[in-house]
Amino acid sequence: MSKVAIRVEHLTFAWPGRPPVLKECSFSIPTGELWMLLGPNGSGKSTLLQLLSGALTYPKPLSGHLEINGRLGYVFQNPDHQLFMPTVGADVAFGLGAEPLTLVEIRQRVETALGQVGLSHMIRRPIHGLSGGQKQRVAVAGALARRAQVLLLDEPTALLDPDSQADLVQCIRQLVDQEGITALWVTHRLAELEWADGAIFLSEGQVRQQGSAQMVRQQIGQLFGA
Ligand SMILES: Nc1ncnc2c1ncn2[C@@H]1O[C@H](COP(=O)(O)OP(=O)(O)OP(=O)(O)O)[C@@H](O)[C@H]1O
Repeated sequence: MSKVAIRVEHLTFAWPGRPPVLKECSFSIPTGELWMLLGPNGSGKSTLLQLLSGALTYPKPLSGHLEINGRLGYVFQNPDHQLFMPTVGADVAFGLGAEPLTLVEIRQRVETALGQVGLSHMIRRPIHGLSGGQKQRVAVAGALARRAQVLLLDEPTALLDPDSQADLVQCIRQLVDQEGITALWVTHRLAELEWADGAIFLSEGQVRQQGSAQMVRQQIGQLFGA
């Protein structure tokens, strides 16, 4: 795989009839790293993630270039918007329906993915009985089963209690370290930067800071006294 997993160059995007929400954004994320995307409400983080995911096809960016090297997986803020099947195993298998796999191969993919997120023992559990953090892990396992190499996570801990938050970020950290996954994680929580390799700070649609997570954290602290 390329050494850069995500590259954004001079990206400018506007919703119809509105001024640009992303202005000349440029950054790149190396393969096999966990990066955080931070910024105030309305700064354009979700718009950027939607563009990167390929889900936002209209309108087209006004200018600029996006590049993703590797198969994409997406994790929503609310896992209930992403998990549809009655049990953990069925849900992880759900996204494999379009692939030409035998039942044995599907089972292997599901078991491996659940092992990677530490949920092997829950394969038969009903989804509705899981905690928010466990549901997010199932969503991540679904992406891994589809062999995602680049994960986009849009505020995945926003609805989680503090223990589950820590749990999920550690799970992603482990996937990055052990499986070579690249992750771009949108957050409002500065504390989550502790787990990241790098960070991007977006404000009013512009990339104001980017670099090591520690450096960006210090700079945000100086700007906002956080
Ligand atoms: N589907 C849409 N149509 C029109 N405008 C939109 C749409 N989605 C977002 N916007 C506008 O784009 C701007 C950036 O929103 P966006 O959701 O990308 O910011 P954000 O940084 O993710 O905010 P938050 O932290 O509150 O989630 C806002 O002014 C928002 O109202």
